[in-house]
Amino acid sequence: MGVNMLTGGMSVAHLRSPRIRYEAATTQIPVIDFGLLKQQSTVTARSAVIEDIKNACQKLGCFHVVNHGISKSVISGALEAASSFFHLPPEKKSEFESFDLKKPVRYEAALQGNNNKLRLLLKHYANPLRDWIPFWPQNPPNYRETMGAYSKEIQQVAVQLIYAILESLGLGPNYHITNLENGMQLMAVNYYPYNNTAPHKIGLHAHTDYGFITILLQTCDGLQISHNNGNTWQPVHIQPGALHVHLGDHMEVLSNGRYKGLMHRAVLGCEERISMASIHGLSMNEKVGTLKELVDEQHPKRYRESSFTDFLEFISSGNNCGGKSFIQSLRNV
Ligand SMILES: O=C(O)CCC(=O)C(=O)O
Ligand SMILES: [Fe+2]
Repeated sequence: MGVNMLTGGMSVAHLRSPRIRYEAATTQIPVIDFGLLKQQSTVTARSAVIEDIKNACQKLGCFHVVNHGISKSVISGALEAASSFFHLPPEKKSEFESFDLKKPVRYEAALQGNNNKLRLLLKHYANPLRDWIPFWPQNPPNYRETMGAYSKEIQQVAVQLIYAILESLGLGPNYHITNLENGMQLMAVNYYPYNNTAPHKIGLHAHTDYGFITILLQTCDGLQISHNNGNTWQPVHIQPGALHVHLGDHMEVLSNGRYKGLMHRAVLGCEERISMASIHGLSMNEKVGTLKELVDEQHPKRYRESSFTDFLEFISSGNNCGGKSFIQSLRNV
C-alpha cells in the first residue's frame, strides 16, 4: 500500500478516486505561509501574516497552512499507518474498543443499519510522546514510529501557530503561556467509508473541538463548516500539501470571545477518507480561563474557567444531549 501526493492532496493509493467536489457554495479559505512566521522572516513579512491570521480567525475561525516543513514522507507514513490499522480485521482492533473517554487509546466504530460503517475512530494522546506512545497500537508494526514522527512535528507547528494567533489578538510577539509546550495533544484518527448517496450521509456530526486549535490532515474532501450554528454548511476543499487549522472552544475562552470555536462536521463521499485531527490544549487538569489582558470595562469576562477533565466530565454526564454544548456551558450569560 502506498501513499501518493496527487494533485488533489494527500491520497492513500488504494482509496477510490476521483475526488468529488460538493455542490454547495465554497468559502475561500485563507492560506497562511508558515515559513513567514519563522524567526528569520522580516518583521514586515511576519506582521502581514499575523494580520492575515487575525482576519481569518475573526471571519472564518479557520485557515490553511502551507510551507509547514513537515515532509511528504512523514505525512504519507502516518496516513498509511492509519489506513493499515483501520483495515485490520475487527478482532485485532477490538482490544482498544472502549466507551471510557479517559482511556489513553480508544477505538470506536460508528455503525448504522446492517452494520454499515459511518466512521471508525482511533483516539489517543500524543504529547509528551514518551508518556503516551507505550499505549499505542503495535499493529501495523510501524504505527508507533510513523504516527509518532508525525505527531511530534505537528505539536511543534501547533505551538508556533497558537503563539501567532495570540499575537494576532494584540498580545505582542513575546507573550508566553506556561506549560503550552507540555500541553495536551489528542489525535483523533478517523476513517470514513465510501458512500456516495445523496444527500451525503453524515460521518461525524456537528461539533466544535475542545482545545485551542485543531490541525487537520485529510486524504480528500468531506469536511464542512458552519458559521450559523449548523443552519447552513459549506464544504472545505482540500489543498495540495496544506494543513487545515481551525479554532477550538478554549481559544474562544482565552480570547474572551473575540475569536470563536468553529462548528464543523464530516460527510461521506465517493472515496474512502482518512482524516487526522490533532487537537491542542493545556494538560488534563490545567484550567484555561480568559487572558486578563483581554478583559476591561468594555469587554467584561465572558467565560468560566475549565480543564480538559471538566470537558470529559461534561460529555460523559450526558449534559451535551440536552442541546447545550460545552462552550455554551462556559459562557457567563
Ligand atoms: O474528519 C473530519 O474532517 C473532521 C474530524 C473532526 O472534526 C474531529 O475528529 O474532531
Ligand atoms: Fe472536530
